[in-house]
This record gives sequence, C-alpha cells and structure tokens, in this order.
Amino acid sequence: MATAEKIRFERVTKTFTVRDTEQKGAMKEFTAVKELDFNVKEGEFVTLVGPSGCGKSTLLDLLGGLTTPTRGRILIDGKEITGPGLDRGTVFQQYALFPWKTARGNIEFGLEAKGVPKHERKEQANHFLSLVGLSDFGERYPHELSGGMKQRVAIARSLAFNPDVLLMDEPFAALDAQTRESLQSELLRIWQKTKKTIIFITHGIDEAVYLGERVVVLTPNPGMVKKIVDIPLKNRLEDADIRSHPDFVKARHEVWSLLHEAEYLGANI
Ligand SMILES: Nc1ncnc2c1ncn2[C@@H]1O[C@H](COP(=O)(O)OP(=O)(O)OP(=O)(O)O)[C@@H](O)[C@H]1O
Repeated sequence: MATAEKIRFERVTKTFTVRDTEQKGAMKEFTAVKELDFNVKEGEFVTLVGPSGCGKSTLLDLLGGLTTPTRGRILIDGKEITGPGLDRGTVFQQYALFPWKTARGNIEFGLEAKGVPKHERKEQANHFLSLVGLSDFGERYPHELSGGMKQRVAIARSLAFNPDVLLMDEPFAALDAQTRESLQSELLRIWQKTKKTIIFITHGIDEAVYLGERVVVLTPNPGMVKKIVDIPLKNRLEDADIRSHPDFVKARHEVWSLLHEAEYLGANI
C-alpha cells in the first residue's frame, strides 16, 4: 500500500499575462490555477477532472517542469521542481511517436539517449513490448498500428525511461470507447506491476473513477481544488463489470454532482 509522500503541491498558483480585451493595448493577469495544495503518495494513482480550461494541462506542465509556478512550489521527494527531469515521463493525447522508427525503435530511443548498451536496449524493449501486449508488433511502424496500439507504444516508451512518476494528459481521449476501456484496464495492470506514481488527466468521469484511487475535482476559472474524492473500489480488474457495482455508481455520482454545482454552470465539462 502507498504510504510515503511523493509529490507535494504547496499553494501553487500560475498566472499568465494576457491581452486585456476591454482596454486596447493593455495587458492583464490571468490566473489559470490557484492555491493548489495537496499531496500524492508514492505509488498512488490520482486522476484529475475539471471543465475545459480549468488548468489541467497547466498543472501537468508545472509538474513536468515545463513552466514554473508564479507562487508556491511543487516538491517531488521533498525537492522543488525546477525543470524537466527523467524522473517524470509524460504520455500525451497525441501519440507523439517517431514515424520513421518502428515500435521497438521508438521504445529503444529513450534508452539509447540514456546510454543503455545495445543488447540491454533490445532486452528492455522486449520487456516493455510484452508489458503493453505488443510482443508481436515490435517491427511495425506507427502508421501500421491502430490508435490503441500507438498509445500502448507511447506508454511503453515512457516506462522505458523508468520514471518514478508518470504524467498522463488525456492519453485515451482520441480512442474509440471499446479500445479506451481495454487500455484503461491494461494501464491498471501495468500500474500494479510497475508501482509507478500516476497523475492522469481526463474529461471522463467514468475514466477518473475507474482509474483513480483518488479523484481531484477542479473548479473552472481559476482552477482550484473543489474536492478530492476517495474511490474505495476493490477488484477493479477482477470484476469485469465493475462500472455497474454500487460503489462505482456511488463514486461516479459524487464526482458528477460536484461537477454540476453552481460554479460549473456554462463550463464545458
Ligand atoms: N501560455 C498561456 N498564456 C495565456 N493563457 C494560457 C496559457 N496557457 C494556458 N492558458 C490559459 O489558462 C487556462 C487553463 O488552460 P489549460 O490548457 O491548462 O486548461 P485545461 O483544463 O487543460 O483545458 P482542456 O481541458 O480544454 O484541455 C485557460 O484559460 C488557458 O486559456
């Protein structure tokens, strides 16, 4: 069971300078996320939901070290994030694979950059191809793979870097419903095997509840933590129809209700 603290958001606020549409030529401050203050435990799977524009990607950029907080700080293992690092891997909605490299080549690329010798690269690529169920597809190029397979390669590539934390930005949003469901359970399986800490952004309430041990619900404009909902679901993988289980239905309803409170009126969920 997860115990040690892995990530800590300390009153994190991010503002952007934007054009003031009411005053020609003037600029103003726009607060994307405000006073985020919560912790993620080592090995925990946390999902984040909120309406469009509530700052989910901003939060992930901050975690990835691509931008820095305007106020507050984010700590990983007690150390402040000051930039990108191999301790964090990101999987995006678009597969971002190199089209000129095979599935295996895409996975090996990160290992090569890390200076892993050739024979070890091959072994590790085999391991990760098998982990994502693509042992027979290593020599295929991205255009020869389905959307779900491409996303599996992207996950394998991120895992090959052996990051402590996996950041996932709506990774299954572009997939059809059936492929999405099968990748969700595959991701749970991978998480159980690898024990990574996962931060997963989604628009899907079902997805958030199915995957997350906790769901962080964000408010729109600015993005603040509305509530962190515990999802005490057991047997997610063993129960083929877990989404019909009363505990799932109850948790789903709680998140749904939060996202339909007054401040979300007019927001695009
Ligand atoms: N570089 C930037 N400059 C100015 N404003 C920005 C910048 N990046 C993001 N924003 C604004 O910050 C807010 C949060 O954006 P962000 O992309 O994080 O939202 P999101 O929750 O990921 O949205 P979606 O669910 O639609 O992907 C938005 O209002 C966006 O316009």
